[in-house]
Amino acid sequence: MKIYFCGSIRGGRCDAELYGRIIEQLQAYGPVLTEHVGFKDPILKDIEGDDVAIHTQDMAWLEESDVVVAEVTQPSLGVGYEIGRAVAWKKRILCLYRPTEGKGLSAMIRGAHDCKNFIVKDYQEAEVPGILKEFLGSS
Ligand SMILES: O=c1[nH]c(=O)n([C@H]2C[C@H](O)[C@@H](COP(=O)(O)O)O2)cc1CO
Repeated sequence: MKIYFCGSIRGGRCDAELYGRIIEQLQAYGPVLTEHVGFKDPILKDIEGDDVAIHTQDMAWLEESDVVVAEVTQPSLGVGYEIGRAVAWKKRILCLYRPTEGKGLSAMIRGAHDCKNFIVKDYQEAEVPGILKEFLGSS
């Protein structure tokens, strides 16, 4: 099962280490095509290329993927775009959101929850193994 992981890059890297820990768990289920999203910034810079090349490569990986897992707590235009494209390609999508006082998840994400192909989960990090098992164990 090929997994496309989405997480903020230019939208802000405050959750980068958390992405890395989620990606590590995802790799027990199959290859994560976008594991660079969890790399520390110096490594990320090395693989950053021209924006057209990044977009072309990521869209190819997204189309090729079987499921999409997105950490959506840190808002990111790129992640929102990837999720929209994944919906259009009828991918199964899991969006993970850590509720924070004074902030809220976009209705364009929370409102897309359909209990089947588009799942939005409010979570704390300790719950990640169980959530992934429930979502990916049934794929
Ligand atoms: O260098 C990059 N490499 C890359 O793969 N992306 C993709 C993967 C991430 O899930 C998403 C992050 O978008 P943004 O940079 O707008 O936060 O876009 C985004 C960038 C930079 O925009």
